[in-house]
Amino acid sequence: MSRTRNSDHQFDLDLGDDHANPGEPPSAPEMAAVLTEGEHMENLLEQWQDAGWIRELDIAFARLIRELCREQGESPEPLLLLLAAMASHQVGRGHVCIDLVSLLDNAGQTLALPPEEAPRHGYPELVDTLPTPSDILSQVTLPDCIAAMGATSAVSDGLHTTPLVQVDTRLYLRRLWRYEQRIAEGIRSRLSPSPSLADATSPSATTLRQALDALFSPRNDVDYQKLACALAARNRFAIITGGPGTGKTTTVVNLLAALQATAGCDSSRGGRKFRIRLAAPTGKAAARLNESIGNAVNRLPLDQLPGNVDLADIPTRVTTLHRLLGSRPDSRKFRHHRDNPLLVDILVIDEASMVDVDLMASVFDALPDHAQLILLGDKDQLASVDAGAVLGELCQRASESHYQPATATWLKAVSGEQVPQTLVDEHGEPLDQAVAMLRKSYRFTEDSGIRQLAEAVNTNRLDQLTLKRCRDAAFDDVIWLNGSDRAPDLEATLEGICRHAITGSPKAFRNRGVGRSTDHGELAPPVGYQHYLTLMNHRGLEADSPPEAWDDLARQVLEAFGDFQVLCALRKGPWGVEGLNDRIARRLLEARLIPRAEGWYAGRPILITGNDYNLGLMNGDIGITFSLPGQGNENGEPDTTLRVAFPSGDGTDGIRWISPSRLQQLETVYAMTVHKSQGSEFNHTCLVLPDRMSPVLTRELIYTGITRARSWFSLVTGDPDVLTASSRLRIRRASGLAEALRSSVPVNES
Ligand SMILES: Nc1ncnc2c1ncn2[C@@H]1O[C@H](COP(=O)(O)OP(=O)(O)OP(=O)(O)O)[C@@H](O)[C@H]1O
Repeated sequence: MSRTRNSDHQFDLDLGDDHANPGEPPSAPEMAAVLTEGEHMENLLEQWQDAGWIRELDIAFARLIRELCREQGESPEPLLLLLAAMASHQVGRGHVCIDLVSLLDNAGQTLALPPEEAPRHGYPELVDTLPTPSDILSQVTLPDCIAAMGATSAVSDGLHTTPLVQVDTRLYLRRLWRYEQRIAEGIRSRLSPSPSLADATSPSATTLRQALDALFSPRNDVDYQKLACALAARNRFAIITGGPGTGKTTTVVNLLAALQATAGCDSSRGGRKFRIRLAAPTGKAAARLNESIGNAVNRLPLDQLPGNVDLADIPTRVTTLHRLLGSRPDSRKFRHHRDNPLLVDILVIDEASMVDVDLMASVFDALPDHAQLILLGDKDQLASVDAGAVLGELCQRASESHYQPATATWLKAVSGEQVPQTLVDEHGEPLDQAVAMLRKSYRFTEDSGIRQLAEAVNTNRLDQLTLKRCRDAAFDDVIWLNGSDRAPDLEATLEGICRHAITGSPKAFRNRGVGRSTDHGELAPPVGYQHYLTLMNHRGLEADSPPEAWDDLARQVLEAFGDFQVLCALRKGPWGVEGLNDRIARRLLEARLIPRAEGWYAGRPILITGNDYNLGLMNGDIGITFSLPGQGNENGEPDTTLRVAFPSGDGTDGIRWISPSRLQQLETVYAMTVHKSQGSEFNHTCLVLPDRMSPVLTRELIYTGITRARSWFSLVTGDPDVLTASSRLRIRRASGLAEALRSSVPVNES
């Protein structure tokens, strides 16, 4: 069988093409032979690839193992080849390793094979009869797997340089195992309280207490923000997690002010303040933190703090992690690493749930030993696109805290806050002592529908009453556009989404979306895309308007675009981003809001889908296309030229204008996947769920989709039951990070 090989893949050994009869569907091999004959196993893997179930990369990796074994005079067991291909397949699905227990327990679910979507290519007649991984693995036991791995020099416990690493019942690709090790080492070395603060009566701890008292007003209930500040100040590694609007940014700004106060009073530092850097995984997340951090810094009561803390001591510029680490075009290696560490004492990373193991390992490599790392994020959000779920894994026990009694005593002494007894655990683990969870939302009121719906999904308590309230528009801020329709018609529903995307359907909301107010004043009713397009089309600028006027307009239009966003669970098909982008563009054209619906045109919003270091654009950046006055044509007549406006991304409110022809990886973004929306927030979000289940539909996805909405949330479902069914499904990415950290670490030396 002939097959095109990807030239760029990682394990592209040309090991020969083992099949004849090009174009002929191979016959399904006998199941029993698959586990005894390596050739049959490879044949089966090939068929899985032909069916679109696994990647060429996965088979190439299994072949690499086969060749390495042969070089050592070993004949690898077919089961080993299967495990190698499956370990690689799992990395492609975001897992750091493959857990053999869950693999043997439920291979179909663990591997999501066969996939639920229709195969992309291959032989449909074969797919129906193809033995599945479950069929094969049902004949295998855990001792069989352990024996297959033990019988080869391709697998070790990591002490030898082998392509596969086995730790207990987990099997890793070596690269991924190393990332996890480097992260675990980086955290472990930072988990003991810093010497100057370990004793709650030390001068630094006393300054910290004074600073915290100045920063937080007394409250009647437990102030989890103050507790989080104290806890995070204590260690060189800390996590502050919390849902939307629980004050992660506010807390970290207070924390940085308190830490600068302790530095200012520390005679051993001669009053020298800490060098602090702020970073986020995407440009969009960095821009958002830039905005909120600037506001929070301006509210700091600096004159009441000890240690002469100045506004300049608290940074407000947020950079992307890639920029911070010094990414280089065409290289996975960063400029900053162990031998060229960052010049930093404290590093804060926001939206840490989006950071994969590879990038997190690079962060620890680039961090000088003395430096403190503070991760911020919402542990319940979707994990990173690439392998790992670092924040989620580290926050598994955050809800119950598990603070040791000594930690609780220290926290009481330094913050004045009493940790509730339910959160104290004498068996608390070292990592628990470094994780703080914020528990009160300041953005959403108790009766907010967005808050209630998000909480119900997150806690798996999505009851009939909440659903009914969404359907009846009984919440001020939530509508379920077609919630009463048990069997929505496909065409009608998709057209309904387009109409909604144009206007935002304010009339469908309670009181037409009028009369809601927040601390910052009255809320504007919900809008759709006509809002930014109208602003753009009635701009009132002339050909000779100065560049600043165009920058100003671009800023307003980009901000207005952020007032509404359609989010999809899927990429493909009518319910996916591709189908909806196309459909919405056509309807906007019919409404004369855009001049055309394909190619480049004024008003086209685009999403950058890959980092472009030459242009300084990052994956996730959003730009809007404008028609600008040109140089004039050859007859001297005025003409126009298309340019895409992007926020400058450097912490200022500048605008960059880029010619469409220079942009490489992008897509139109009337509709965006929930995955891509992480790190962003929109005033009004419309979440579109398809008419059937798919492996991507999970609780984390629904929760992330809902919590992207700041003020208004609308829901459209292809089948109403998909919402409840998805909310019941959790994804747990296989990883050994939490376990690696469970080994003995000194804590509570105080
Ligand atoms: N202790 C507090 N008292 C009153 N208001 C607060 C408090 N903490 C935060 N807020 C307000 O709540 C809002 C959200 O706070 P903040 O931006 O810090 O939360 P966040 O968790 O970082 O949000 P996001 O979900 O956007 O990441 C802001 O308007 C902030 O001023």
